[in-house]
Amino acid sequence: MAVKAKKALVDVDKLTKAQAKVELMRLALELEGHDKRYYQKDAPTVSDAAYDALRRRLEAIEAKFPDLVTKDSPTQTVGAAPARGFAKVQHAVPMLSLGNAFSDEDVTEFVERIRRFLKLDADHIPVLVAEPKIDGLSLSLRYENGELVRAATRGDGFTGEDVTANVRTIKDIPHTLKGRNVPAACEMRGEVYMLKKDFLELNKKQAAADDTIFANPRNSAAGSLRQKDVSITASRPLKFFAYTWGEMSEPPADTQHGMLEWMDKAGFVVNPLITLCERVDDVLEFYNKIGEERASLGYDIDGVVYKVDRLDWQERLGFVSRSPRWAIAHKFAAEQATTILRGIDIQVGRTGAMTPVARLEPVTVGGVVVSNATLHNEDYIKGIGNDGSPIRDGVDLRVDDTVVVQRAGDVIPQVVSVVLDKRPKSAKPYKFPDTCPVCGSHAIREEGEAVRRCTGALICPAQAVERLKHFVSRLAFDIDGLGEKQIQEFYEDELVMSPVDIFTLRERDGRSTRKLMEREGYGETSVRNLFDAIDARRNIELHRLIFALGIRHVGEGNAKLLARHYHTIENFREAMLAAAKGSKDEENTTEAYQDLNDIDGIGEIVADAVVEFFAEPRNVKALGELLHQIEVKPAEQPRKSSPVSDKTVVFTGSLTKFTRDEAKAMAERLGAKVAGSVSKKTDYVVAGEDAGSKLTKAREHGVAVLTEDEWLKLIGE
Ligand SMILES: NC(=O)c1ccc[n+]([C@@H]2O[C@H](COP(=O)([O-])OP(=O)(O)OC[C@H]3O[C@@H](n4cnc5c(N)ncnc54)[C@H](O)[C@@H]3O)[C@@H](O)[C@H]2O)c1
Ligand SMILES: [Zn+2]
Repeated sequence: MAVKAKKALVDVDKLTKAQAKVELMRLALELEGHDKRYYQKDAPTVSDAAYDALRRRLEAIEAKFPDLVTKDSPTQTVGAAPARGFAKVQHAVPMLSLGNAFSDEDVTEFVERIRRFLKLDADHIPVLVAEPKIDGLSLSLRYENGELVRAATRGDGFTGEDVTANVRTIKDIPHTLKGRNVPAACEMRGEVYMLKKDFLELNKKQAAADDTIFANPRNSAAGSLRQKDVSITASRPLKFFAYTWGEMSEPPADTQHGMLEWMDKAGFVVNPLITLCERVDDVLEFYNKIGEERASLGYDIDGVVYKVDRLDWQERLGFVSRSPRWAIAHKFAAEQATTILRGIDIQVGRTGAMTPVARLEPVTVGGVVVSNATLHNEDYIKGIGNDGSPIRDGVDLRVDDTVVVQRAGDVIPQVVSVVLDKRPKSAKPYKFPDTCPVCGSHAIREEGEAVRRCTGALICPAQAVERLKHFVSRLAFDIDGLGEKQIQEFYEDELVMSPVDIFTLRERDGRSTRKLMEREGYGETSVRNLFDAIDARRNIELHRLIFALGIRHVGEGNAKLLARHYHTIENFREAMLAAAKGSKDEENTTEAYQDLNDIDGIGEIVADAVVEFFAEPRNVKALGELLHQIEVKPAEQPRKSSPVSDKTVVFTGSLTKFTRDEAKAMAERLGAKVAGSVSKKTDYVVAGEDAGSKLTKAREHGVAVLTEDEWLKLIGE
């Protein structure tokens, strides 16, 4: 199972101390890089199995040379420090990791260790609670007098990231604890996760907007929770299972299973599969049963956690460095198989992105036949990431290679490694095409980007068809009877070449081509229904239209933000055309661009993509033609009647009554616009402590400056 490295590694037993020291340093550095990408960026570059193999080697070397173990070795630390951009939260009780068991013997040994430690006699077996190990990210929720006051990620175990506002959008998490038995201070802990079907759906949406694609449900849960824009988190289907706790002023039970029952009564979701086990055989049976059901659970689990049930025993057992002695994670083996890479195909997407796909000799991985696997991009094939870091230990992929395939998080098949010994002499490094396989246009890769794109936006059929498919997709125009299949056919017959053609189908019917009715699969009724369905969509919501345009990085969420901000299509179009005037300058200084960039939740990348779209005359022309055929409903405005509706507010300085995200969300709910910088359009500046240049600027412009309390009073809170 171990991933083969380029050079054979020296047996741990044969390492000299000097060699061990060097290798420990190298491994620590490599693991640290993986931890950063996994925990902070939610974008790992190696599989968990490859990561675990590196870790196990480091552990083996440390076991042989215990005096080489340093305080900051990966075996002594947890996770990674909080990422920049999040406020830090100190955990009252540290959040640790878990020791691992990979075999039945490891589990027996775990139980033996407990018995020896507690000096139990031979026939006295501690009762264990077996819990599915949910593959998400752990979260700590602090309740004071039953009210949720703070939520934080694990971070490095001691300090986590403040995600309070994000967490308030998760339905499974109660804002107030139920029942009479509520401790004054309690830190509830558990796992934030995403259902597999929701993950696939989200990735589809992300792909349609040419936005980040997540490797598995775990990364998408982490990436969705750890958002600076809370409205993005709110739009993601996150779920939560409670299973442990940190500080607990008056513990409501004295066993693990008792605590779980209390959590359920207090209003949390507790995993229904958790089982009390009296014998080692029972836990192993549970492990095997869950392993069989794994694929159909709906969410990913990567093992089973066994915990000593009696809390007084948990207390006595305590901790070793980064994990408790009273619990262990029994991991599932990764679902892997070996097969041959037969070829690499290039798919061209709606935005011209060229995605390589591996054509594999069909092979069964964990009960599912796999014949394709995504290869992500050019660098993934090369084995060297955009930032120069190695992928698969730096081994490239070649056609005819024997490769190890894995279903990551049970869902998307991935090529995790190459069996170099089996590489045929004739196998040549793969040369990524620099022209589009569909239209032959030049394909370029912009600096800092991983993706190579076809430049033939308007002449490239792959892009045109994909753009049209996107235009009629569910979150865009969503026209009954006009799906991907029909679009493909109509495009090939030159009936529909651009969006406006959809709306002139009826008047053009039979003019230069045969009537639709005469086409195979159509009759009088179905054609009438199609025309009616098209007509029904002549009146469209603004956010659907914006989404339908297929602008890079503009998914459903961003389309809604833009629609809400600009309210009507006229406003939006005018503002974007004004902003596009500055698009060729080194820095876009137009007021329209500043305003766009200041929308809460719209970053520079998105703003630039929108402006780029409007800077292309052919796009503007196509939109103009379309608007002759349709009517666009103004976006719904948030609550009108608040004292701050339509006012522009800037928050600055360090706020103590609420976080910056909460303040923004609150203001926007009341219909105010929240801007990032002070201008003459600003109505209020709400200043916390140490407010700097924005305060000075507010005074210059004569803008009203409020304290946090004055602001709360103004909005009537
Ligand atoms: N691919 C990479 O680059 C990369 C990088 C870093 C870590 N990883 C992966 O992350 C894992 C190691 O991370 P870790 O330190 O979080 O340890 P871990 O995932 O092995 O175990 C600890 C975690 O299990 C979770 N958990 C789920 N259900 C639980 C339950 N019922 N009770 C208790 N805990 C439960 C908690 O979040 C807890 O923090 C490994 O699987 C490793 O492969 C991968
Ligand atoms: Zn092309």
